[in-house]
Amino acid sequence: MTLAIETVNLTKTFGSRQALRGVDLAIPTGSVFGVIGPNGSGKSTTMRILLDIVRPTSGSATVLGRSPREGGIGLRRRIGYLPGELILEGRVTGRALLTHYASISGPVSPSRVADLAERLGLDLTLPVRSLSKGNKQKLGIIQAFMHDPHVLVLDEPTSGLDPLVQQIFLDLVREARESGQTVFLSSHVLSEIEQVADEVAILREGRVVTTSTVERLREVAQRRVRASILEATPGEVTAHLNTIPGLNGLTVATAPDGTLSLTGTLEGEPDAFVKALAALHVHDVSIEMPNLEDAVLQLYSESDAEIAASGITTTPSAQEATR
Ligand SMILES: Nc1ncnc2c1ncn2[C@@H]1O[C@H](COP(=O)(O)OP(=O)(O)OP(=O)(O)O)[C@@H](O)[C@H]1O
Repeated sequence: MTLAIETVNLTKTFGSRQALRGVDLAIPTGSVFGVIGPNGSGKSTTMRILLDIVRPTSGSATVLGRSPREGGIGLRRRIGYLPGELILEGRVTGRALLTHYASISGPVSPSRVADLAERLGLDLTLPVRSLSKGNKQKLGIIQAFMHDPHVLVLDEPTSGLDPLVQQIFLDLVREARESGQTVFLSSHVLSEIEQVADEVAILREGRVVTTSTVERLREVAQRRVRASILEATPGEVTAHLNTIPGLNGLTVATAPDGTLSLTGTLEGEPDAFVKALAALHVHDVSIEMPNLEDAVLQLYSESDAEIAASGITTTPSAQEATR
């Protein structure tokens, strides 16, 4: 497995503020890798180091096997970058600005720009300063994708985009992966990137606390379950369901209409729960989608021992942090 991006024990100090305290990342070529974390956790700083906008205090970073510091314009052209705080002002049109960016990024096919603008729904003839926040973000996305770079580094790419455009953006990310490009993207919420990311790193206070596949997060995530049961007593239902693996916080109460109302949370796949329910008279049932956001929040607060028990990889630096 080749790595498109690698950081080893990356630290960055701004004055007395330690923005990064030893970040280790290994991002396989051709994958979509998400980094999530609260405000100030170090996501943008990590990305800026990859672009050589910021230089690390210690540790190392490589993009496509090169140090960002030494890669120069050759490396920069192979990276598409969407900054977190996109400042686009001026009288020039979107098209003129993209032409300017293309003079830096290298050759861009005009049809590629037209296609991206059409898909995202952006009018390139308008002056940049007149664009709304979301439309500026679309322009930022186009300039990152337009030269089909080997690596895309996208800092909070979905910020300001409406849900429909978010989906189009996610399609672009999927297409990039299909064509072998590597995508590194950040968000402060998992829901924006869980649909496309293969792997997710959780950053907290300048450290990667966990790295996990989205699949694994789904497995440890809880689903809320509810059912309405007829022709049984609370005692019978409780006894029947009590031994279901992964079913937690089971409560069975008699509703005003006499039916039994069952609620709980379910970890892992719902197979055993559904099969056990089948033996009862089920008037109604709902099993929600796994709540990955809660799974992440749980990982934020869990001790490393608990995370290790869950099977999710905890990085050595995070383990050291708790010693
Ligand atoms: N140029 C700078 N000068 C001083 N401090 C900085 C600078 N850049 C970042 N920091 C500090 O480093 C820490 C990490 O910031 P960073 O922007 O990397 O976090 P982030 O996870 O991207 O946050 P957000 O989600 O708010 O964008 C913060 O405490 C921030 O204030």
